[in-house]
Amino acid sequence: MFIDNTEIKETLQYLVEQNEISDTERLGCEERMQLVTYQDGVLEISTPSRYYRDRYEERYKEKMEEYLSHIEGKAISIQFSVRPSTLTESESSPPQPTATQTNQVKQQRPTGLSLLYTFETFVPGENSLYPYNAAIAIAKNPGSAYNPCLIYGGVGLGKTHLMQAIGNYIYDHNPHMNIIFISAEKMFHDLASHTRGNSPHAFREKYRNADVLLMDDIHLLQRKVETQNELFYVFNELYAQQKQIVFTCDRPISELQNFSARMTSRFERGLTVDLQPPTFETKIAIIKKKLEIEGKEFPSEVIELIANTIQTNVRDLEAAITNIHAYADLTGEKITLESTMTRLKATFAGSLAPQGTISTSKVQKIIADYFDVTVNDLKSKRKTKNIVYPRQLAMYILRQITDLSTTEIGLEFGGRDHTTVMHACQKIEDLKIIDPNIESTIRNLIRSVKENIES
Ligand SMILES: Nc1ncnc2c1ncn2[C@@H]1O[C@H](COP(=O)(O)OP(=O)(O)OP(=O)(O)O)[C@@H](O)[C@H]1O
Repeated sequence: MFIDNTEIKETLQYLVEQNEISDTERLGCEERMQLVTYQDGVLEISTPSRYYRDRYEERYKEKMEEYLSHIEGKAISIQFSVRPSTLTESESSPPQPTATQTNQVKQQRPTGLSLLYTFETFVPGENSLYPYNAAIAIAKNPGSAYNPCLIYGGVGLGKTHLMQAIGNYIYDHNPHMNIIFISAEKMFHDLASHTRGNSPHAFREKYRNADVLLMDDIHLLQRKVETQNELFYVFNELYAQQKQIVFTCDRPISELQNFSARMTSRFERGLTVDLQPPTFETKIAIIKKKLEIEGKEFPSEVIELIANTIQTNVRDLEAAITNIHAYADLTGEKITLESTMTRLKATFAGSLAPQGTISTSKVQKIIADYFDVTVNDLKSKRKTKNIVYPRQLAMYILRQITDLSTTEIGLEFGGRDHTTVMHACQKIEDLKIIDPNIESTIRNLIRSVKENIES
């Protein structure tokens, strides 16, 4: 009797037919499972990491054994193992789709969702539990749980991941649903090309037929009046039909500039959840999960050093892992505290714990850009609301993160008096009590400033 990878593929296909696994999971399994030996009714299948070994053992072992025993006419038992670490990085990492597979995946998932972004690969922490739970509730009951939903937060904190996890989950459980995942920027270009081709109706038709509209980075539509108008139309259509709508944004809706009020009021109808930077414990859990998924191992003190040092976001944690591992792999050096610190310094020179100086003009520029005003506006005497608030916030933030006195700060804002700065700081403190969103905006802005620190 002979069993090869073809039988394993057939078994996986059988599991799909039995609704034990989704077609997406099958693709992943096919990529990761490799037959090692088959002897005396025992089939050894290797996997890229302990994570996959345990996962497959728990989820698929029994059913696979059942099917194989049936077709072979005798009891077959499966042993999942982990491929030796002598394998190259690319072999032990989660599958990167090959050209053909990319095509396969694209055909099956025309929505552009990434298989890497699922609820299983997301590590919830106290910074993200609320959005995580909301996302699961939406995925389980699209259109009825929380609609629309806005996920906002700073860069690299998992907004896209959660949004895609919603899409993947819905796709896996309701493959007939028309899920559209699109970045706001792409939608803007899509509209432009439909307009050029004289087919704006086709644009509307495409989006209004969605059962689930997942739109990433809505803040990129600031100033894009035409796309906002079209989106407004699509939004109303979908909302009326109870189709699920999820948006991500890098800031609270109230802080979008040059965004139509009728559109923001629609957003405010639904659920708004925000992602905060992970705590030390969550960073540790995320690093461990990433290592497990990729079949890598770091000493625990190295994991702690990374979690302690990277203060920015999860994307940077991932970059740190990749960098440290690649360096050790390519040079043959051991991963130690010293080598890790050297790699971290080389990779994140500008964004590690602040060592350099914070320049007032940099802070002013970051805040002006965020609110879509100019630094000159901040320094001017203009008193319109859209300028006064960013100006007060800039003064407040400078007071928080520099040693500058209120007199020195006042001078940087067109020679204002120190009492104006004191008043601005008090005003922001008062607003923080009324509007809890302000706290997270301040945190995000301070993080941005620290990432741009001059050493
Ligand atoms: N809690 C988490 N658990 C596991 N991975 C995470 C988590 N949060 C973020 N990530 C990972 O960090 C990376 C960045 O996340 P993502 O792209 O979702 O960020 P984002 O908030 O959409 O950022 P941006 O605003 O820059 O688009 C992704 O690879 C994602 O998988």
